[in-house]
Amino acid sequence: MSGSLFAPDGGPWLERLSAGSALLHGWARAGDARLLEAVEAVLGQSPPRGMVTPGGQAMSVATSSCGDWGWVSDRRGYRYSAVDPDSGQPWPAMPDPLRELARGAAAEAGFAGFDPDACLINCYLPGARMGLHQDKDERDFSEPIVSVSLGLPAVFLLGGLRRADKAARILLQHGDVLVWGGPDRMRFHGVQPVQPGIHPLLGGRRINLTFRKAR
Ligand SMILES: O=C(O)CCC(=O)C(=O)O
Ligand SMILES: [Fe+2]
Repeated sequence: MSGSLFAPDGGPWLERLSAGSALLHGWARAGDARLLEAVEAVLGQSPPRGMVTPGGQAMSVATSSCGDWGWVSDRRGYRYSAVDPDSGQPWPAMPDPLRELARGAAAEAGFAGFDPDACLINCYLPGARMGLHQDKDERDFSEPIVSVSLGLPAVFLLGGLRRADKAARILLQHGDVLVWGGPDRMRFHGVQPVQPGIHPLLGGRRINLTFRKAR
């Protein structure tokens, strides 16, 4: 799909940001209650927890995962793990509504056939942020990243392939899905501190679901 599609009725629409990046505005809004229910069930089994970076810094975002692989960080490094280190049990299965959303959004953005095996769940309270980084712990960089935003809005920084490249500031609102892959797969990105607020469905939180093909 080229250019941008605007929905005349205020429904979801695709904004093409560049060759490998698309913002699907409001894409996850219609099914948000069902989606959130599935996410809360996962978080009930594997509660969000603060992790530390390999350098020993506490992350301000609390994280959990579902699917075959979960992303973890500790003093030993960043990696994917088949078990939740807190419980010693496998991560909760990826709920169908999450998998279907990720697959559909990827296809709409030009990445048909995306079949994620990992969903990282990032939980932000006001003040939480994520520094500029690349997603590079996955095996196959030809697979895109599908990132779903729920709850409080956030300013996403979408940089270039070098850390020093100027980053675009993109407002991510409840139900927005950002997809990047192909030539954009290794773009640096981050999230500015979430501002306080109350979202009707999520209250004073932002939840981000990052779908990836880890292995
Ligand atoms: O919260 C976001 O929107 C981005 C999360 C992210 O970049 C990551 O988990 O690697
Ligand atoms: Fe990331």
